[in-house]
Amino acid sequence: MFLFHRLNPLLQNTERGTFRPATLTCSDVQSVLENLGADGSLLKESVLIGCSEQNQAEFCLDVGRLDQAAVEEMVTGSFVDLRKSFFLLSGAEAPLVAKGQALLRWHQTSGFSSATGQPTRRNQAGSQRVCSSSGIISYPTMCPVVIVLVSDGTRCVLGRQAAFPRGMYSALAGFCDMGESLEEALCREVAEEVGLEVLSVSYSSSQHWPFPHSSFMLGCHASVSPAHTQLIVDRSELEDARWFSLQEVMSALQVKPRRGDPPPLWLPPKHAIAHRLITEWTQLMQTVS
Ligand SMILES: NC(=O)c1ccc[n+]([C@@H]2O[C@H](COP(=O)([O-])OP(=O)(O)OC[C@H]3O[C@@H](n4cnc5c(N)ncnc54)[C@H](O)[C@@H]3O)[C@@H](O)[C@H]2O)c1
Ligand SMILES: [Mg+2]
Repeated sequence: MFLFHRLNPLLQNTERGTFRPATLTCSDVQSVLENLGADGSLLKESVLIGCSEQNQAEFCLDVGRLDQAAVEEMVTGSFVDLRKSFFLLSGAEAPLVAKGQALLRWHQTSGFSSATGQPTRRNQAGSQRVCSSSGIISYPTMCPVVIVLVSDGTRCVLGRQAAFPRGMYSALAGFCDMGESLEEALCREVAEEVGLEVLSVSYSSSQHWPFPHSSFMLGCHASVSPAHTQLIVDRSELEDARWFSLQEVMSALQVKPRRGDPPPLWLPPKHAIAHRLITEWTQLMQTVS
């Protein structure tokens, strides 16, 4: 079972100095609850998130009602902000932690039906909620977001929002509006955010992303004409956007996150689809050069 405290996952140090999410057995969690004088029924709030390769059911539980420091001491770990966790987790568990947090958040904010205003009850697995008065079933939702790496054939566009960690740049992204296709949303976002006209689009891959409230990221590559590359950056959305050379991007991919002064350019963590798009682009550029 993965534990969260107010939606922050519990991480533990490994012997190799890396981090992994703490995975506790059901009886481990039961004894934490007993030791802290908590009601054992809290366990019923756990949500099914998957099945391990050893065919073990995997659950997550938010223990936000317990004292954070007391739980951390009992299980020898720390509850870490999810964005920060993504820079610390190296293993394949990051998507599972993201899924767990997204489902827990959904339950915490879906206690009442938006149609009737009446309380909802969850099913046993935690995959849906039912309105107590109308029987209407609601399911967790994701917002479609297009994310695109724009290239002019030799360089790519990366942008940063003011809220990003210092020095970090990413691929351009934006929410799809109601009624838009993926391609329409992509062309609109690129035009709005950096003033470029997209000539062609190719789909890469997708991922669930827990921020800001569960996004379904649709990752694409796009090309623009090398004759029309002037950027007009929408400063209300982006603090900066620039063209970067293959060499600059390849060097940034080697940068490891660390404390202290950030390097001039660093990129989103490996689990982020932006990282995958950027890596794919460098591979493509190396094969054509
Ligand atoms: N996984 C990755 O690699 C990666 C990289 C970059 C961005 N992202 C995610 O993509 C998301 C969207 O990117 P963006 O912030 O540039 O989007 P954006 O360019 O559409 O701008 C965000 C604004 O869009 C509006 N908006 C429209 N529909 C919305 C909705 N359904 N939910 C929230 N806001 C909505 C809000 O006013 C919001 O401030 C971000 O929240 C970020 O978490 C993921
Ligand atoms: Mg955007």
